[in-house]
Amino acid sequence: MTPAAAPDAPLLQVGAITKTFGGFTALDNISVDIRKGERFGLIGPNGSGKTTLINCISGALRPQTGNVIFCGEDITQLPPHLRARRGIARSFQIPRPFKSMTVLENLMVGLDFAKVDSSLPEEDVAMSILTRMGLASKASAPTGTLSQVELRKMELARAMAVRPKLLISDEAMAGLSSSEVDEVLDLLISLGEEDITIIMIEHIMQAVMRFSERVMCLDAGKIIAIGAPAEVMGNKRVQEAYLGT
Ligand SMILES: Nc1ncnc2c1ncn2[C@@H]1O[C@H](COP(=O)(O)OP(=O)(O)OP(=O)(O)O)[C@@H](O)[C@H]1O
Repeated sequence: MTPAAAPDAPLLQVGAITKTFGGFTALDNISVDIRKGERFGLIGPNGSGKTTLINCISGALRPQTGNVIFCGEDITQLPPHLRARRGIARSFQIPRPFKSMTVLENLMVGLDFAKVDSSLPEEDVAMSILTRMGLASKASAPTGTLSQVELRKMELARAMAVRPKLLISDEAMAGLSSSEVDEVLDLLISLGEEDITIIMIEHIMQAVMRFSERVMCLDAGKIIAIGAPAEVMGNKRVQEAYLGT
């Protein structure tokens, strides 16, 4: 049985994680707590360890030391699919739909994977997620016909199929126009209002600033700043390491 977390306990606790690849330290003793419903921005220069940290949270990688506690449960040793069933979902920068399937069919694959109990037929659940994401009119379209922004929304819809408590959005806005960035941001912010906790990795600073309640900046596997967005962007080390000023 999954232990219940204390009411005010953080949703996610990353405790002193270190991840090395051979002799290279990609994450060096990283600790951070993320509260339920928080919108959390993760930034840092290329190679700073953002994806490695997310991989340790979603289960694609296991850290050498440290632990990951989710809803009060130590999930450090759990494989990704069991973390997904506990409510950790991830959407990828490069959408990976099954191209020969329609948008609705793609989502139903996600629902099957999640094995979410529901009194409603799977197709109804899938349609309600598509409606939520503004994609209902595309339900029977083959995914190959979708625009970039529609593909990103579908990728988020697939992540939503596991009914996540924690959604990790990995550069969902890269390559979109500024009005499309705003559309995806609005969607992410509205999910946050439903108490879904979101970690957003993003290089588009205006999006990070608008989205995040807190921002953490990594550099060379270490946390160099964490706090309110304006505070982090104004931090001298962040400006030197990341913003190039
Ligand atoms: N499987 C691996 N084997 C060896 N080195 C790796 C592996 N995965 C990541 N690294 C290294 O760890 C460091 C951190 O990589 P990571 O992908 O986490 O950075 P990132 O901040 O996500 O970068 P980007 O913004 O470019 O995606 C990099 O130097 C990278 O080369």
